[in-house]
Amino acid sequence: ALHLAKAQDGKSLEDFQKVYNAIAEKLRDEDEFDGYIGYGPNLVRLSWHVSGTFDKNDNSGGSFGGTYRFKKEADDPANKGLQNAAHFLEPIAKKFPWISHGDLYTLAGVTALQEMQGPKIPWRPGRVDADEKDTPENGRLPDASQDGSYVRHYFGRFGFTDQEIVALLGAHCLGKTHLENSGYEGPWGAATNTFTNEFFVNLLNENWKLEKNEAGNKQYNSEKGYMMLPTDYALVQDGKFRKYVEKYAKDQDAFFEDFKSAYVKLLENGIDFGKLGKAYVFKTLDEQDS
Ligand code: HEM
Ligand SMILES: Cc1nc2ccc(F)cn2c1N
Repeated sequence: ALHLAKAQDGKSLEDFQKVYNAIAEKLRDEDEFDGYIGYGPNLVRLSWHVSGTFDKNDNSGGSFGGTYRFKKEADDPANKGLQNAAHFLEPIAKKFPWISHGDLYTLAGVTALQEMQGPKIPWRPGRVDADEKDTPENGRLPDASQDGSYVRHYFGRFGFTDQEIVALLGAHCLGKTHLENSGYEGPWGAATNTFTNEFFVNLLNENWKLEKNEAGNKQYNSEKGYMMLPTDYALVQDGKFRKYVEKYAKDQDAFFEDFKSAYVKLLENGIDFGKLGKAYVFKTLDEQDS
């Protein structure tokens, strides 16, 4: 059965906006991380990785139980590099001990996306920390060396459509790959900390060459020094995916709208929020300055 979300006693929008603001202010303070990319992209990746373990067949994994806090999940080789995001969030968890880990990990991704000028992401609290025994086994996160049919099958486990898959992968406009984390090397040039539809524009406009990188892994490189994973490039090789790449390259608003919906579905997969009321939409720091 789905996990039942539980309201944190008496916490309301204002309380969660305080957590949002603490994360957002820390993002601004610690802007030098990873060559001045900052922690934003890393936090977004953490929010996806804690949700991407979900398996709709037995409703195991997913963001509900906050099991990333346990060694088995944090040490998954696929999570290499996310220690930075987890370390970034430790003081936030101490300052707001009432928030569950699942809510914190997902709220941090929402905060990072909005502070990087992405779309407003409606977010619902109510995830409840699970026991260590409920930690999903390693190996549930995707393999970057694969093709379009692999990507379609992989996301089929969550019940995502072709359109939702393409929209979600648009988050690869953010940050970069790091050889020591994943065996892929990203260029400094294209690493950004602003959420746009550039991933789709570059996929279609750059001249991509498949090359072996220093770790012996094949990746697509462009003359401008951009890179794409084989699973990224699969989106223009596969006709059904390509249609949505072209749509989002032309229409950033459509991308923002579809990304928002798919990202909420990713973060809430497997959770029954019942009648806990509607989602919160947080103000960005800039919107509160005035
Ligand atoms: C086929 C599915 C996917 C694959 C194979 C994949 C693979 C990867 C790899 C290999 C990296 C580089 C990690 C490193 O070396 O530090 C990466 C980074 C990243 N991924 Fe994905 N990813 C996928 C889907 C997603 C999704 C669905 C999201 C979010 C909605 C996402 C967000 C990110 C972000 C923001 C980064 C940059 C992290 C940083 O700069 O520290 N990815 N991904
Ligand atoms: C700019 C950029 N950011 C990413 C993140 C992950 C990935 F696989 C590729 N990326 C590219 N090209």
